[in-house]
Amino acid sequence: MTLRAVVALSVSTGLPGDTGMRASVQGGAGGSGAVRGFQEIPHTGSNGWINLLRFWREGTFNQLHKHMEKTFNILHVICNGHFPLYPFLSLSLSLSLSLSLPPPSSPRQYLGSQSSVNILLPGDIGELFRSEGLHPRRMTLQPWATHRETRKHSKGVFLKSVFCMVCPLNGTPHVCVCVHVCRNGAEWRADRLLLNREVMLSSAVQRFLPLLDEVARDFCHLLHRKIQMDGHGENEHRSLTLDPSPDLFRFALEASCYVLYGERIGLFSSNPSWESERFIWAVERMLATTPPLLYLPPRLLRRLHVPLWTQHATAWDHIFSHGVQFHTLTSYLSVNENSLIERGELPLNLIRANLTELMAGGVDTVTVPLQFALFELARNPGVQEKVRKQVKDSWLQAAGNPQKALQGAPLLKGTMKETLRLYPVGITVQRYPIRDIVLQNYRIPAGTLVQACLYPLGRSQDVFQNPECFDPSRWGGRGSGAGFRSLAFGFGARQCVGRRIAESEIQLLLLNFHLEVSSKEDINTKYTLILQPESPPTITFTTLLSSNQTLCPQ
Ligand code: HEM
Repeated sequence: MTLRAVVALSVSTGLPGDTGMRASVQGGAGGSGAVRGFQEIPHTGSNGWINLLRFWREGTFNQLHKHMEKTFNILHVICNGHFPLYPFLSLSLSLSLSLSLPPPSSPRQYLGSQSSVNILLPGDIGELFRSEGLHPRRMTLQPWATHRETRKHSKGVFLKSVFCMVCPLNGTPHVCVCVHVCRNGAEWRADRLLLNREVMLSSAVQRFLPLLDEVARDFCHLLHRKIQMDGHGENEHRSLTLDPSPDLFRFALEASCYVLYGERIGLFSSNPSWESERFIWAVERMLATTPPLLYLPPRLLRRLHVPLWTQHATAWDHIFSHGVQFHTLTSYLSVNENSLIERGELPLNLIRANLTELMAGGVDTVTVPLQFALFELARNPGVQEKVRKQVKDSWLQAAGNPQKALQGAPLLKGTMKETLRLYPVGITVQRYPIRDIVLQNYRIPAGTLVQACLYPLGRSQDVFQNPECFDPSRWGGRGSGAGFRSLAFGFGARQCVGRRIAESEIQLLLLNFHLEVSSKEDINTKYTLILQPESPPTITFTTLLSSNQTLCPQ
């Protein structure tokens, strides 16, 4: 029986669907007791490093999708970071390459000290989410948590989680999971419900959409000015070819600050502040240094003053200090009339912690899908025109109301979903089921890290017709988003809390210019905790209308 449909080999992504493996789950998952008649997935296994190297050795590595390779390149990242165990790693690498090891026998896979079961079929993913419990948990980003502990900062909702998976007393995962989830989970839930009210509910969207619309218009004006100054062609249809990423970063940061702190920080001015530039640099550094630190004990690296850890901690320090500037100023979430502080519902240290996490989580995650979406629209001119027409009509009918305009343009939302299907920012969504579950005839014990692998899911022929085709209309029909196929923002109570902000930012920014690319070749990607283009795409922007108008009426 092939394991490939249910299992992938890395902690970060999975294999494309295996058409030979369509067996449905047999029998139900049976509470917390053992389920009989299914193959067991053991709790403990062989050394993670050896497993990792064994897969490599056996050529299984070659079957992995290219993004798996990026993940496996973690070894190189570590080495480039002058990690002091480099001699040890190269020794174990060469040792294991010269050993003949038996093929993997369990769907539980190891990467370093982490182990996971990786799945990709929507039915299995549904079963996973049905077992997530009231206080769903993701894998803890230990380096981030270590930074908070070292600096004595509080944790926001992203990091509020359980650390211990296996009970230190008797080694039973189930007991420990239940006890800890109840205590820590309740804290997460309370904070999360408050944040939902501020940024997820439709009343919140109504509040912040005009702010984002204002920033999107400023971005368009900035680009218009650039095109007028540096572009070529006739007045009404001037073009400029450029890498828009630096401006997209500024847009995402300016927009997040405006929504979260109620402040414009002037990033579109000719002289943006040095602090903001440093913040953008710090978020990138923090993301790039996180993956290798996930597989090594951050506390040890901190004690050894390893450069990788020092860079990581410095990057977080900058991110925190950026937030502090605003915490003293007016902030929508913190000191506004009907704010969390005024209502006395969340102490200041937790407001700070959450705002910092929201800021750190909200810049690259928006910039990257924008890069991919602009690229895909540019290389699919037919799609671009169809979506633009709908957006234009919708803005005309909405009479300046951005919420109505976005609602009237389903293809625009489809463009965003299609972009995230092909390029999910986070390539997996993780959960620790609170009860045993059975997937593809394997019993997976409660408390196992199970990852839904979004990258291969989005490109699987078993799940999507013509998956290689960029087709926003595939999301248009009734129920087309259902069935655990569109999961870029996660799912359920623990889904992305910045989702509504991100969706609005992305939709407001696309399609204000005619877009072209010189080559329709696929973009190479790299993995730095989020999936990014290896080198940012260069796009030709052409003005659509005379003057500074955008599609959205002024
Ligand atoms: C396209 C952009 C984005 C994508 C694809 C994305 C994706 C995700 C995913 C997959 C999760 C985990 C969800 C789960 O486990 O079910 C998550 C969590 C989170 N995201 Fe996002 N995100 C995006 C933008 C943002 C933005 C703009 C912010 C902040 C303004 C943000 C803040 C957060 C936070 C704080 C969490 C943790 C929530 C919790 O654990 O309760 N994200 N995001």
